Amino acid sequence: MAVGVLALQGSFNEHIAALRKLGVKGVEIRKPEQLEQVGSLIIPGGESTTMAKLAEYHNLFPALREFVKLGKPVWGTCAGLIFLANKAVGQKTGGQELVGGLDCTVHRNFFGSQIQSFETQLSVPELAAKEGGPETFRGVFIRAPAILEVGPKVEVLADYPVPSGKLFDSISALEAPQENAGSEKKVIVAVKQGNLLGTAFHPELTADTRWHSYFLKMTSEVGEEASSSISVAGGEDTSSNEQLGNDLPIYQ
Ligand SMILES: NC(=O)CC[C@H](N)C(=O)O
Repeated sequence: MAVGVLALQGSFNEHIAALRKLGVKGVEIRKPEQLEQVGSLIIPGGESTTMAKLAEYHNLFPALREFVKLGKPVWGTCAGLIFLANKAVGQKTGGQELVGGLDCTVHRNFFGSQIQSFETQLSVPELAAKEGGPETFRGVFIRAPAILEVGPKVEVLADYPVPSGKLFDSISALEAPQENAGSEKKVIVAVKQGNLLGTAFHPELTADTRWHSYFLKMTSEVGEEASSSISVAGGEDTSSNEQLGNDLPIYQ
């Protein structure tokens, strides 16, 4: 069984390209019944309100929730992380439907608007311990969400120290701004809870495939069945993870 990639909107092609690099076939998912053909799922970044409307139109929410409940690995990146969160704040009027399952609260546009998008080197000790390579990962944040609160079962894999001059309205609205003035505040940007993985940034827009291979390991940890289900697509050399410059944009 291959890895499904929700292909309603957003960066699904880039995820499929990253999987291909690891020799794994990514299957585009647009209909509920297509979920039966895959053992795990990536929900890409994009625009979560639009993606939710499309998911509703295609009647995907019940099947997505069932997929999560069955314990199958699901990774949400950016808008996909919003989908997986139990609670989202900063939503458009009327809100949007969520798949849920990940015990956390996300702020949908925590870092501001599109022009406040940025890249930064994130400290990723857990990822480096499991996948090797550098202790940092290039985080591409595009009108990105952040995780404000997590439940006890959630493992924090990366956080981001928001520079003092960059305390956005979203953060000061939630916490007493005076207390934070001049100080650094950390927000969570990567988490794992059982079969669920969430990243606020876009690993599929870098050439560093360690998050993808981390997710594939989660898939194989789910059991024999899942591990034997990863289909190999005659992939490229995966040793590039060890090479310098592995965080370059994928199209270079
Ligand atoms: N790059 C992204 O996926 C951005 C997500 C965006 N903040 C949203 O609400 O959907």
